[in-house]
Amino acid sequence: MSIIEVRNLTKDYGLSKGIFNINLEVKQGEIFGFVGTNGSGKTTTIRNLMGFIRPNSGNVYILDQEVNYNTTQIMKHIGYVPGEISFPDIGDGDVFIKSQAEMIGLKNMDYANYLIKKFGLDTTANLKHMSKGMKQKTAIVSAFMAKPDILILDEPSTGLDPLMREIFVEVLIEAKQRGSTIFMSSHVFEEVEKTCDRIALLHNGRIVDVVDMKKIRHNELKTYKIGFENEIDYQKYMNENIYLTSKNNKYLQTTVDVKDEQINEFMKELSQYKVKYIKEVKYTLKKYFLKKISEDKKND
Ligand SMILES: Nc1ncnc2c1ncn2[C@@H]1O[C@H](COP(=O)(O)OP(=O)(O)OP(=O)(O)O)[C@@H](O)[C@H]1O
Repeated sequence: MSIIEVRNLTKDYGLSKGIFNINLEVKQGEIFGFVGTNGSGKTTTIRNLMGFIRPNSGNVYILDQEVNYNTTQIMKHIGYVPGEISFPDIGDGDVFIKSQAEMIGLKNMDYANYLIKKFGLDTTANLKHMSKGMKQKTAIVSAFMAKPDILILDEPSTGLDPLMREIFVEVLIEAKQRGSTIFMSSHVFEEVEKTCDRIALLHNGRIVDVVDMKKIRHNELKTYKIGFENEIDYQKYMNENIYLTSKNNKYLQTTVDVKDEQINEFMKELSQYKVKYIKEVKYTLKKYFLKKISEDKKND
């Protein structure tokens, strides 16, 4: 079942800025990543999902209801972390979290308190004087505390230090295990790589690709870096090898792409050379993304 469905969504700000003909579906229980360069349209898409802005054309459906017409009803199911956090001037973090709980009718604060403790959040600090990281933690606690069915998160780990990012990933995985559906934009490849089931790559307001993380994790093309003992073996391999993708004459080193089915043959051939080291270069989402962007640029 699709929890979020975006059909032909366009928000055109002029001068090629905005989002154009966005189509995507987020399934029940999925963590869906939304990755893109600065200004590629992540926040614009998320604001449309939340019904904060109206598109020029296209539709957003959440839980089978069109967002612009049923916003209040749908919002009861959503926990939201905005891209830019600005709190009302109502006192300290505790007052804010309690006011948010009251607004959504949350009585049991056990999970909120668990999150506050987990993030080491000092809720006695005045909202106005909170650091960026504290504000972010306060927003995360507010979005997650009611264990909502859907979480819409705009760059949720911005301002968190590496340790807190790890804790955030744990909280995200806990939400997925409870069955929440999560839509999350991010700049941090490692974070989406660790958590997401599928990822949409956004570039210049258009979706370039939607990739299943299984494809990245178990990519059938493996990349190896090989260093040779001496120049003779290095040069010989350079002349005879079919897998080469790059070379480094100074360090007698080459990089090769090998398909899973070629691996035995590749190792057999390599055993005829004096090899100093061989190591697998991990295939990452970042690499995949950069390749897709450069292909997209060529098509412009
Ligand atoms: N209200 C607006 N009026 C005009 N242009 C806008 C408006 N909001 C956003 N834009 C432009 O639309 C493009 C997409 O912006 P958006 O904030 O959605 O990108 P983003 O992917 O979230 O960027 P970042 O990663 O930097 O936060 C940008 O070029 C931005 O300048």
